[in-house]
Amino acid sequence: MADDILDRLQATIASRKDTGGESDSSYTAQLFRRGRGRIAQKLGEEAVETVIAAMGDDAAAIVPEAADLLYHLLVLLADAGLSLDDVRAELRRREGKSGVVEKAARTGAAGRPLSFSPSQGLKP
Ligand SMILES: N=c1c2ncn([C@@H]3O[C@H](COP(=O)(O)OP(=O)(O)OP(=O)(O)O)[C@@H](O)[C@H]3O)c2ncn1[C@@H]1O[C@H](COP(=O)(O)O)[C@@H](O)[C@H]1O
Repeated sequence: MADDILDRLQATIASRKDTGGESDSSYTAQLFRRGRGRIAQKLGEEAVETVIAAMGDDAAAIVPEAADLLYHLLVLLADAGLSLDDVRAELRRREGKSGVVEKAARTGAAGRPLSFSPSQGLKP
C-alpha cells in the first residue's frame, strides 16, 4: 500500500472509476456518474469554501476545506484520465523558476503591476 495519503486516496478514487460509477454507497462513484460538469462544480464550491475559511480568524478551519478541495481535485484529475504524477511533472518543470520571472517573460511587464485608466483600461 502506498505510504502517502494522496497516493492512497488517488488509488481509491481510481478503483471507484473502474467500477463504472455503479456503487450507490460511494460518493466518488456518484460523482463519476454525474460527470465532469458536476465534478468541476463541486471543485469550485470547495475552492470558495476554502477561500471563505481563509478569510476567517481560525487557521485550523482551513484544513478540512483544503482536504475537501484536494479530494475533489483528485476526482477531477481521474475523470480527465490524469494523475498526481502529471501534476508532479509540471511542478518539477517549474521548480526553481521564480513566479515573478515567469510572469515577466509571459507578459513582458517585468513584474510591474498593471495600471488602470478609465479610457485605456488595464495597461502594463
Ligand atoms: N476524502 C474524501 C472526501 N472528502 C470529501 N468528501 C465528500 O465530499 C462531499 C463534500 O460535499 P459538501 O461539503 O458540499 O457536502 P454535501 O452537501 O454532502 O455534497 P453534495 O450533496 O452537494 O454533493 C461530502 O459528501 C463528503 O463526504 C469525500 N468523500 C470521500 N473521500 C475519500 O474517498 C474515499 C472513498 O469514498 P466513497 O467513494 O464515498 O466510498 C473515502 O474513504 C475517503 O478516503
